[in-house]
Amino acid sequence: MKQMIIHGGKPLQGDVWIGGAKNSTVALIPASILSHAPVTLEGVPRIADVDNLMDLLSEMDVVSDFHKTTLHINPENIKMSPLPSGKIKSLRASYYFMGALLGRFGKAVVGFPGGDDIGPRPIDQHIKGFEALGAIVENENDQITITAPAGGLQGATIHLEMPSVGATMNIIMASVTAQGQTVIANAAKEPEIIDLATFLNNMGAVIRGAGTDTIRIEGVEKIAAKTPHTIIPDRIEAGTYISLAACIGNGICIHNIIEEHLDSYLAKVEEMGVVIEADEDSLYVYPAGDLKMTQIQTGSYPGFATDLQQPVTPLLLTAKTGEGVIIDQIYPKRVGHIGQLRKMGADIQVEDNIILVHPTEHLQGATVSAGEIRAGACLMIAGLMADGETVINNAGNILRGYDRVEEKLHLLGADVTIQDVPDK
Ligand SMILES: CC(=O)N[C@H]1[C@@H](OP(=O)(O)OP(=O)(O)OC[C@H]2O[C@@H](n3ccc(=O)[nH]c3=O)[C@H](O)[C@@H]2O)O[C@H](CO)[C@@H](O)[C@@H]1O
Ligand SMILES: C=C(OP(=O)(O)O)C(=O)O
Repeated sequence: MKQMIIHGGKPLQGDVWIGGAKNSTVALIPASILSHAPVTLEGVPRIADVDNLMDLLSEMDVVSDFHKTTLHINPENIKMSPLPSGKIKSLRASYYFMGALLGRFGKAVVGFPGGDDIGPRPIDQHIKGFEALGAIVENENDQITITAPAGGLQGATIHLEMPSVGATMNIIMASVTAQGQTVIANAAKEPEIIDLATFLNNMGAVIRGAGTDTIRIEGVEKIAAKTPHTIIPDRIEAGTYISLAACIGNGICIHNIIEEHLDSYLAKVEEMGVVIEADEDSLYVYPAGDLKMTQIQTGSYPGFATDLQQPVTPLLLTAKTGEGVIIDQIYPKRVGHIGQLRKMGADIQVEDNIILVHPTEHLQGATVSAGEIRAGACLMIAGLMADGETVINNAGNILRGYDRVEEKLHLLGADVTIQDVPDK
Protein backbone atom coordinates (compact mmCIF):
# COMPACT_ATOMS: atom_id res chain seq x y z
CA MET A 1 0.00 0.00 0.00
CA LYS A 2 1.13 3.54 -0.69
CA GLN A 3 1.15 5.93 2.22
CA MET A 4 1.41 9.73 1.97
CA ILE A 5 3.00 11.41 4.97
CA ILE A 6 2.53 15.15 5.36
CA HIS A 7 4.00 17.53 7.91
CA GLY A 8 1.54 20.34 7.53
CA GLY A 9 0.87 23.86 8.71
CA LYS A 10 3.43 25.57 6.45
CA PRO A 11 2.33 28.18 3.90
CA LEU A 12 3.15 27.12 0.33
CA GLN A 13 4.20 29.28 -2.56
CA GLY A 14 5.61 29.20 -6.06
CA ASP A 15 4.55 27.66 -9.36
CA VAL A 16 2.82 24.50 -10.39
CA TRP A 17 2.28 23.08 -13.90
CA ILE A 18 -0.88 21.15 -14.64
CA GLY A 19 -0.61 17.87 -16.56
CA GLY A 20 -2.80 16.45 -19.30
CA ALA A 21 -6.36 15.57 -18.33
CA LYS A 22 -6.74 12.12 -16.78
CA ASN A 23 -10.29 11.79 -18.09
CA SER A 24 -9.15 12.55 -21.66
CA THR A 25 -6.06 10.37 -21.48
CA VAL A 26 -7.93 7.32 -20.21
CA ALA A 27 -10.29 7.57 -23.21
CA LEU A 28 -7.66 8.43 -25.82
CA ILE A 29 -5.47 5.43 -24.99
CA PRO A 30 -8.25 2.88 -25.68
CA ALA A 31 -9.40 4.99 -28.67
CA SER A 32 -5.88 4.65 -30.14
CA ILE A 33 -6.60 1.05 -31.10
CA LEU A 34 -9.07 2.36 -33.69
CA SER A 35 -6.08 3.77 -35.60
CA HIS A 36 -4.48 1.79 -38.42
CA ALA A 37 -1.22 3.71 -37.92
CA PRO A 38 0.99 4.50 -34.89
CA VAL A 39 -0.40 7.14 -32.51
CA THR A 40 1.53 9.80 -30.58
CA LEU A 41 -0.04 11.46 -27.56
CA GLU A 42 1.66 14.52 -26.04
CA GLY A 43 1.09 16.00 -22.58
CA VAL A 44 0.33 12.61 -21.05
CA PRO A 45 0.16 12.69 -17.24
CA ARG A 46 2.33 10.34 -15.11
CA ILE A 47 -0.53 8.56 -13.37
CA ALA A 48 -1.22 4.95 -12.42
CA ASP A 49 -4.26 4.77 -14.73
CA VAL A 50 -1.91 5.25 -17.71
CA ASP A 51 0.39 2.43 -16.55
CA ASN A 52 -2.58 0.11 -16.17
CA LEU A 53 -3.97 0.99 -19.61
CA MET A 54 -0.52 0.35 -21.14
CA ASP A 55 -0.57 -3.11 -19.53
CA LEU A 56 -3.99 -3.74 -21.08
CA LEU A 57 -2.66 -2.65 -24.49
CA SER A 58 0.20 -5.12 -24.21
CA GLU A 59 -2.34 -7.94 -23.64
CA MET A 60 -3.49 -7.17 -27.22
CA ASP A 61 0.07 -7.02 -28.62
CA VAL A 62 -0.15 -3.24 -28.90
CA VAL A 63 3.29 -1.85 -28.15
CA SER A 64 3.42 1.40 -26.20
CA ASP A 65 6.31 3.51 -25.00
CA PHE A 66 6.03 6.39 -22.49
CA HIS A 67 8.89 8.88 -22.31
CA LYS A 68 8.63 12.17 -20.36
CA THR A 69 5.13 13.29 -21.41
CA THR A 70 4.96 11.56 -24.80
CA LEU A 71 3.20 8.25 -25.25
CA HIS A 72 3.69 6.29 -28.49
CA ILE A 73 1.15 3.57 -29.19
CA ASN A 74 1.55 1.21 -32.13
CA PRO A 75 -1.67 -0.72 -32.81
CA GLU A 76 -0.51 -2.04 -36.23
CA ASN A 77 -0.09 -5.64 -34.98
CA ILE A 78 -3.09 -5.63 -32.65
CA LYS A 79 -4.76 -8.96 -32.00
CA MET A 80 -8.34 -9.22 -30.85
CA SER A 81 -8.07 -10.48 -27.25
CA PRO A 82 -10.58 -10.85 -24.46
CA LEU A 83 -9.85 -8.55 -21.51
CA PRO A 84 -11.63 -10.47 -18.77
CA SER A 85 -10.22 -9.23 -15.47
CA GLY A 86 -6.89 -8.28 -13.85
CA LYS A 87 -5.98 -4.71 -14.81
CA ILE A 88 -9.54 -4.13 -16.10
CA LYS A 89 -10.59 -3.97 -12.43
CA SER A 90 -7.97 -1.38 -11.53
CA LEU A 91 -9.73 1.53 -13.20
CA ARG A 92 -13.13 2.66 -14.36
CA ALA A 93 -12.06 3.75 -17.79
CA SER A 94 -11.16 0.22 -18.87
CA TYR A 95 -14.79 0.20 -20.10
CA TYR A 96 -13.63 2.27 -23.08
CA PHE A 97 -12.15 -0.92 -24.52
CA MET A 98 -15.77 -2.02 -25.07
CA GLY A 99 -16.46 0.75 -27.60
CA ALA A 100 -12.93 0.72 -29.03
CA LEU A 101 -12.74 -3.08 -29.60
CA LEU A 102 -16.27 -3.09 -30.99
CA GLY A 103 -15.34 -0.30 -33.42
CA ARG A 104 -12.12 -2.02 -34.45
CA PHE A 105 -13.12 -5.73 -34.57
CA GLY A 106 -16.91 -5.83 -34.28
CA LYS A 107 -16.45 -7.77 -31.05
CA ALA A 108 -15.43 -6.97 -27.47
CA VAL A 109 -15.06 -9.25 -24.46
CA VAL A 110 -14.35 -7.08 -21.44
CA GLY A 111 -14.62 -7.70 -17.69
CA PHE A 112 -16.90 -5.46 -15.68
CA PRO A 113 -14.87 -2.30 -14.92
CA GLY A 114 -13.51 -1.44 -11.47
CA GLY A 115 -12.82 2.05 -10.20
CA ASP A 116 -13.58 4.38 -7.37
CA ASP A 117 -15.92 3.64 -4.53
CA ILE A 118 -18.28 6.58 -5.00
CA GLY A 119 -21.65 4.85 -4.98
CA PRO A 120 -23.48 2.98 -7.76
CA ARG A 121 -22.07 3.43 -11.27
CA PRO A 122 -24.29 1.59 -13.73
CA ILE A 123 -23.34 1.29 -17.42
CA ASP A 124 -26.84 0.71 -18.80
CA GLN A 125 -26.56 3.72 -21.13
CA HIS A 126 -23.36 2.35 -22.69
CA ILE A 127 -25.11 -0.98 -23.31
CA LYS A 128 -28.20 0.76 -24.67
CA GLY A 129 -25.94 2.60 -27.14
CA PHE A 130 -24.17 -0.56 -28.35
CA GLU A 131 -27.52 -2.33 -28.76
CA ALA A 132 -28.97 0.60 -30.72
CA LEU A 133 -26.07 0.16 -33.17
CA GLY A 134 -27.23 -3.44 -33.65
CA ALA A 135 -24.80 -5.21 -31.29
CA ILE A 136 -25.77 -8.19 -29.14
CA VAL A 137 -24.68 -7.66 -25.53
CA GLU A 138 -24.31 -10.63 -23.18
CA ASN A 139 -23.41 -10.27 -19.53
CA GLU A 140 -22.14 -13.44 -17.87
CA ASN A 141 -19.84 -14.08 -14.92
CA ASP A 142 -18.86 -10.43 -14.53
CA GLN A 143 -17.82 -10.31 -18.18
CA ILE A 144 -19.55 -8.47 -21.02
CA THR A 145 -19.45 -9.83 -24.56
CA ILE A 146 -20.55 -7.42 -27.27
CA THR A 147 -20.92 -8.65 -30.85
CA ALA A 148 -21.76 -6.63 -33.95
CA PRO A 149 -24.29 -8.12 -36.42
CA ALA A 150 -23.02 -9.93 -39.52
CA GLY A 151 -23.24 -6.83 -41.71
CA GLY A 152 -21.44 -4.65 -39.12
CA LEU A 153 -22.72 -1.92 -36.81
CA GLN A 154 -25.42 0.36 -38.23
CA GLY A 155 -25.70 4.04 -37.31
CA ALA A 156 -28.69 4.90 -35.10
CA THR A 157 -30.16 7.68 -32.97
CA ILE A 158 -29.49 7.19 -29.27
CA HIS A 159 -31.13 9.38 -26.66
CA LEU A 160 -29.17 9.13 -23.42
CA GLU A 161 -31.26 9.22 -20.26
CA MET A 162 -28.59 11.33 -18.62
CA PRO A 163 -25.56 13.06 -20.18
CA SER A 164 -23.12 10.27 -19.29
CA VAL A 165 -19.48 11.02 -20.09
CA GLY A 166 -18.55 7.35 -20.40
CA ALA A 167 -21.56 6.38 -22.52
CA THR A 168 -21.02 9.34 -24.86
CA MET A 169 -17.34 8.44 -25.35
CA ASN A 170 -18.04 4.71 -25.75
CA ILE A 171 -20.77 5.28 -28.35
CA ILE A 172 -18.50 7.66 -30.28
CA MET A 173 -15.73 5.02 -30.37
CA ALA A 174 -18.08 2.25 -31.49
CA SER A 175 -19.82 4.32 -34.16
CA VAL A 176 -16.84 5.98 -35.85
CA THR A 177 -16.67 3.06 -38.32
CA ALA A 178 -20.37 2.06 -38.23
CA GLN A 179 -22.38 2.34 -41.44
CA GLY A 180 -24.33 5.56 -41.86
CA GLN A 181 -25.08 8.27 -39.33
CA THR A 182 -25.20 7.96 -35.53
CA VAL A 183 -26.81 10.70 -33.46
CA ILE A 184 -26.22 10.94 -29.71
CA ALA A 185 -28.90 13.12 -28.14
CA ASN A 186 -28.52 14.45 -24.57
CA ALA A 187 -24.79 13.79 -24.96
CA ALA A 188 -22.30 14.82 -22.27
CA LYS A 189 -20.63 18.18 -23.01
CA GLU A 190 -17.43 17.82 -20.97
CA PRO A 191 -14.24 19.24 -22.56
CA GLU A 192 -12.81 15.70 -22.59
CA ILE A 193 -15.52 14.71 -25.11
CA ILE A 194 -14.31 17.46 -27.44
CA ASP A 195 -10.74 16.23 -26.95
CA LEU A 196 -11.73 12.71 -28.00
CA ALA A 197 -13.63 14.01 -31.05
CA THR A 198 -10.67 16.19 -32.09
CA PHE A 199 -8.32 13.21 -31.74
CA LEU A 200 -10.55 10.94 -33.84
CA ASN A 201 -11.42 13.61 -36.45
CA ASN A 202 -7.71 14.24 -37.03
CA MET A 203 -7.46 10.53 -37.86
CA GLY A 204 -10.23 10.79 -40.47
CA ALA A 205 -13.37 10.28 -38.39
CA VAL A 206 -16.35 12.57 -39.00
CA ILE A 207 -17.77 13.70 -35.66
CA ARG A 208 -19.68 16.96 -35.36
CA GLY A 209 -21.25 18.72 -32.42
CA ALA A 210 -18.92 17.50 -29.65
CA GLY A 211 -19.32 19.93 -26.75
CA THR A 212 -23.04 20.38 -27.48
CA ASP A 213 -25.82 18.04 -26.45
CA THR A 214 -26.26 16.58 -29.94
CA ILE A 215 -23.33 14.75 -31.50
CA ARG A 216 -23.50 13.44 -35.08
CA ILE A 217 -21.08 10.80 -36.33
CA GLU A 218 -20.85 9.81 -40.01
CA GLY A 219 -19.31 6.37 -40.20
CA VAL A 220 -16.09 5.97 -42.23
CA GLU A 221 -14.37 2.78 -43.31
CA LYS A 222 -11.04 3.20 -41.54
CA ILE A 223 -9.15 5.79 -39.52
CA ALA A 224 -5.41 6.30 -39.09
CA ALA A 225 -3.36 8.75 -37.01
CA LYS A 226 -1.33 11.27 -39.00
CA THR A 227 -0.21 13.87 -36.46
CA PRO A 228 0.59 13.88 -32.71
CA HIS A 229 -2.29 14.87 -30.44
CA THR A 230 -1.75 17.11 -27.40
CA ILE A 231 -4.07 16.29 -24.50
CA ILE A 232 -6.00 19.18 -22.89
CA PRO A 233 -4.93 20.27 -19.38
CA ASP A 234 -6.57 18.55 -16.43
CA ARG A 235 -9.26 20.93 -15.12
CA ILE A 236 -9.77 18.77 -12.01
CA GLU A 237 -6.07 18.78 -11.12
CA ALA A 238 -6.11 22.56 -11.72
CA GLY A 239 -9.14 23.02 -9.45
CA THR A 240 -7.44 20.94 -6.77
CA TYR A 241 -4.35 23.19 -6.80
CA ILE A 242 -6.57 26.31 -6.78
CA SER A 243 -8.25 25.02 -3.63
CA LEU A 244 -4.88 24.13 -2.10
CA ALA A 245 -3.54 27.59 -2.99
CA ALA A 246 -6.53 29.34 -1.42
CA CYS A 247 -6.39 27.16 1.72
CA ILE A 248 -2.67 27.29 2.50
CA GLY A 249 -0.98 29.34 -0.25
CA ASN A 250 1.16 32.38 0.14
CA GLY A 251 0.79 33.22 -3.56
CA ILE A 252 0.72 30.32 -6.03
CA CYS A 253 0.76 30.51 -9.82
CA ILE A 254 -0.91 27.60 -11.62
CA HIS A 255 0.20 27.13 -15.22
CA ASN A 256 -1.24 25.26 -18.22
CA ILE A 257 -4.89 26.00 -17.58
CA ILE A 258 -7.85 26.51 -19.89
CA GLU A 259 -9.76 28.96 -17.73
CA GLU A 260 -13.10 28.43 -19.48
CA HIS A 261 -13.09 24.77 -18.42
CA LEU A 262 -13.16 25.95 -14.79
CA ASP A 263 -15.84 28.65 -15.12
CA SER A 264 -18.38 27.35 -12.59
CA TYR A 265 -15.65 26.35 -10.14
CA LEU A 266 -13.91 29.73 -10.35
CA ALA A 267 -17.23 31.55 -9.98
CA LYS A 268 -17.84 29.68 -6.72
CA VAL A 269 -14.41 30.19 -5.15
CA GLU A 270 -14.38 33.85 -6.21
CA GLU A 271 -17.84 34.27 -4.67
CA MET A 272 -16.28 33.00 -1.43
CA GLY A 273 -13.73 35.79 -1.66
CA VAL A 274 -10.67 34.07 -3.16
CA VAL A 275 -8.76 36.55 -5.33
CA ILE A 276 -7.48 35.09 -8.58
CA GLU A 277 -5.70 36.86 -11.42
CA ALA A 278 -5.84 35.26 -14.84
CA ASP A 279 -3.13 35.47 -17.48
CA GLU A 280 -3.14 33.73 -20.86
CA ASP A 281 -3.00 30.13 -19.66
CA SER A 282 -2.18 30.59 -15.98
CA LEU A 283 -3.93 31.73 -12.82
CA TYR A 284 -2.34 33.42 -9.82
CA VAL A 285 -4.09 32.68 -6.53
CA TYR A 286 -3.47 35.34 -3.87
CA PRO A 287 -3.22 34.39 -0.20
CA ALA A 288 -6.84 34.24 0.97
CA GLY A 289 -8.31 36.73 3.43
CA ASP A 290 -11.61 36.22 5.27
CA LEU A 291 -13.78 33.92 3.16
CA LYS A 292 -17.58 33.69 3.00
CA MET A 293 -19.29 30.34 3.41
CA THR A 294 -21.11 28.98 0.37
CA GLN A 295 -23.48 26.36 -1.00
CA ILE A 296 -22.49 24.00 -3.81
CA GLN A 297 -24.48 21.61 -5.98
CA THR A 298 -22.59 19.49 -8.46
CA GLY A 299 -23.89 18.94 -11.98
CA SER A 300 -22.91 17.86 -15.47
CA TYR A 301 -20.59 20.19 -17.38
CA PRO A 302 -20.71 23.19 -17.46
CA GLY A 303 -21.98 22.76 -13.88
CA PHE A 304 -19.78 22.36 -10.81
CA ALA A 305 -17.82 19.10 -11.31
CA THR A 306 -18.45 16.26 -8.85
CA ASP A 307 -14.70 15.55 -9.02
CA LEU A 308 -14.07 18.97 -7.43
CA GLN A 309 -16.56 18.79 -4.56
CA GLN A 310 -14.08 16.96 -2.32
CA PRO A 311 -11.00 19.06 -3.18
CA VAL A 312 -13.00 22.24 -2.47
CA THR A 313 -14.36 21.03 0.89
CA PRO A 314 -11.29 22.09 2.97
CA LEU A 315 -11.72 25.60 1.56
CA LEU A 316 -15.24 25.86 3.00
CA LEU A 317 -13.82 24.87 6.40
CA THR A 318 -11.71 28.06 6.35
CA ALA A 319 -14.77 30.36 6.12
CA LYS A 320 -15.25 32.49 9.23
CA THR A 321 -19.02 32.20 9.77
CA GLY A 322 -22.16 30.47 8.54
CA GLU A 323 -23.08 26.97 7.43
CA GLY A 324 -21.90 25.57 4.10
CA VAL A 325 -23.90 23.03 2.15
CA ILE A 326 -22.58 20.62 -0.49
CA ILE A 327 -24.96 18.43 -2.50
CA ASP A 328 -23.46 16.01 -5.01
CA GLN A 329 -26.24 15.43 -7.51
CA ILE A 330 -24.09 13.17 -9.71
CA TYR A 331 -22.84 10.85 -6.95
CA PRO A 332 -24.93 11.51 -3.80
CA LYS A 333 -23.00 8.82 -1.88
CA ARG A 334 -19.64 10.47 -2.59
CA VAL A 335 -19.22 11.46 1.04
CA GLY A 336 -16.51 9.04 2.24
CA HIS A 337 -14.10 11.90 2.94
CA ILE A 338 -16.30 13.45 5.62
CA GLY A 339 -15.60 10.88 8.35
CA GLN A 340 -11.88 11.21 7.62
CA LEU A 341 -11.98 15.02 7.86
CA ARG A 342 -13.76 14.69 11.20
CA LYS A 343 -10.79 12.66 12.49
CA MET A 344 -8.71 15.76 11.77
CA GLY A 345 -11.03 17.95 13.82
CA ALA A 346 -13.23 19.32 11.02
CA ASP A 347 -16.70 20.49 12.03
CA ILE A 348 -18.53 18.74 9.20
CA GLN A 349 -21.43 16.28 9.01
CA VAL A 350 -23.47 14.33 6.45
CA GLU A 351 -27.24 14.23 6.77
CA ASP A 352 -29.27 12.43 4.08
CA ASN A 353 -26.31 12.67 1.67
CA ILE A 354 -26.11 16.44 2.23
CA ILE A 355 -22.77 17.69 3.52
CA LEU A 356 -23.00 20.43 6.16
CA VAL A 357 -19.79 22.39 6.70
CA HIS A 358 -19.01 24.70 9.63
CA PRO A 359 -16.06 27.05 10.15
CA THR A 360 -13.11 25.13 11.59
CA GLU A 361 -10.24 27.18 12.94
CA HIS A 362 -7.82 24.35 13.40
CA LEU A 363 -7.15 21.00 11.76
CA GLN A 364 -4.93 18.46 13.52
CA GLY A 365 -2.83 15.84 11.71
CA ALA A 366 -4.23 12.30 11.95
CA THR A 367 -4.08 8.91 10.26
CA VAL A 368 -6.75 8.82 7.57
CA SER A 369 -7.57 6.78 4.48
CA ALA A 370 -8.07 7.87 0.86
CA GLY A 371 -11.08 5.76 -0.10
CA GLU A 372 -10.92 7.12 -3.65
CA ILE A 373 -9.01 9.61 -5.77
CA ARG A 374 -10.76 12.88 -4.87
CA ALA A 375 -11.22 11.93 -1.21
CA GLY A 376 -7.43 11.55 -1.31
CA ALA A 377 -7.01 15.01 -2.82
CA CYS A 378 -9.26 16.49 -0.14
CA LEU A 379 -7.27 14.82 2.66
CA MET A 380 -3.99 15.86 1.07
CA ILE A 381 -5.06 19.53 1.22
CA ALA A 382 -6.38 19.10 4.76
CA GLY A 383 -3.06 17.47 5.76
CA LEU A 384 -1.12 20.42 4.32
CA MET A 385 -3.28 22.79 6.38
CA ALA A 386 -3.17 20.74 9.60
CA ASP A 387 -0.70 21.01 12.44
CA GLY A 388 1.53 17.99 12.93
CA GLU A 389 1.73 14.79 10.95
CA THR A 390 -0.98 13.42 8.68
CA VAL A 391 -0.67 9.89 7.32
CA ILE A 392 -2.91 9.11 4.34
CA ASN A 393 -3.32 5.37 3.81
CA ASN A 394 -4.36 4.03 0.39
CA ALA A 395 -2.58 6.99 -1.22
CA GLY A 396 -2.34 4.87 -4.39
CA ASN A 397 -5.80 6.26 -5.14
CA ILE A 398 -4.28 9.76 -5.33
CA LEU A 399 -1.59 8.49 -7.72
CA ARG A 400 -4.32 7.07 -10.00
CA GLY A 401 -4.97 10.57 -11.25
CA TYR A 402 -2.58 13.20 -9.86
CA ASP A 403 0.44 13.70 -12.11
CA ARG A 404 3.83 13.73 -10.28
CA VAL A 405 2.08 14.98 -7.16
CA GLU A 406 4.98 14.57 -4.74
CA GLU A 407 7.35 16.52 -7.03
CA LYS A 408 4.78 19.29 -7.59
CA LEU A 409 4.11 19.68 -3.86
CA HIS A 410 7.87 19.81 -3.14
CA LEU A 411 8.20 22.67 -5.66
CA LEU A 412 5.63 24.57 -3.59
CA GLY A 413 7.63 23.93 -0.40
CA ALA A 414 5.52 21.15 1.11
CA ASP A 415 6.93 18.48 3.41
CA VAL A 416 5.38 15.40 1.79
CA THR A 417 6.65 11.89 1.19
CA ILE A 418 5.03 8.87 -0.40
CA GLN A 419 6.22 5.46 0.73
CA ASP A 420 5.33 1.81 0.23
CA VAL A 421 4.20 -0.03 3.35
CA PRO A 422 3.07 -3.65 3.64
CA ASP A 423 -0.70 -4.14 3.37
CA LYS A 424 -2.31 -4.89 6.73
C1 LIG B 1 -12.92 8.28 -16.55
C2 LIG B 1 -13.87 9.40 -16.41
O1 LIG B 1 -14.03 10.23 -17.29
N1 LIG B 1 -14.51 9.51 -15.25
C3 LIG B 1 -15.41 10.59 -15.02
C4 LIG B 1 -16.74 10.24 -15.63
O2 LIG B 1 -17.19 9.02 -15.08
P1 LIG B 1 -18.37 8.24 -15.80
O3 LIG B 1 -18.25 8.39 -17.26
O4 LIG B 1 -18.36 6.86 -15.25
O5 LIG B 1 -19.62 9.05 -15.28
P2 LIG B 1 -20.98 9.36 -16.06
O6 LIG B 1 -20.93 10.69 -16.68
O7 LIG B 1 -21.28 8.20 -16.93
O8 LIG B 1 -22.02 9.36 -14.86
C5 LIG B 1 -22.90 10.44 -14.63
C6 LIG B 1 -24.12 9.94 -13.88
O9 LIG B 1 -24.88 9.09 -14.72
C7 LIG B 1 -25.14 7.84 -14.10
N2 LIG B 1 -25.07 6.80 -15.17
C8 LIG B 1 -24.02 6.79 -16.03
C9 LIG B 1 -23.94 5.86 -17.05
C10 LIG B 1 -24.96 4.90 -17.17
O10 LIG B 1 -24.96 4.04 -18.05
N3 LIG B 1 -26.00 4.94 -16.28
C11 LIG B 1 -26.07 5.86 -15.27
O11 LIG B 1 -27.03 5.85 -14.49
C12 LIG B 1 -24.01 7.70 -13.08
O12 LIG B 1 -24.36 6.81 -12.04
C13 LIG B 1 -23.82 9.13 -12.62
O13 LIG B 1 -24.79 9.46 -11.66
O14 LIG B 1 -17.68 11.29 -15.36
C14 LIG B 1 -17.93 11.45 -13.94
C15 LIG B 1 -19.01 12.52 -13.81
O15 LIG B 1 -18.56 13.73 -14.28
C16 LIG B 1 -16.64 11.82 -13.22
O16 LIG B 1 -16.88 11.82 -11.84
C17 LIG B 1 -15.55 10.83 -13.52
O17 LIG B 1 -14.30 11.34 -13.08
C1 LIG C 1 -14.30 9.26 -10.24
C2 LIG C 1 -13.18 9.56 -10.87
O1 LIG C 1 -12.51 8.76 -11.72
P1 LIG C 1 -12.93 7.38 -12.40
O2 LIG C 1 -14.15 7.62 -13.22
O3 LIG C 1 -11.75 7.07 -13.25
O4 LIG C 1 -13.17 6.40 -11.29
C3 LIG C 1 -12.49 10.85 -10.68
O5 LIG C 1 -11.57 11.14 -11.47
O6 LIG C 1 -12.83 11.60 -9.75
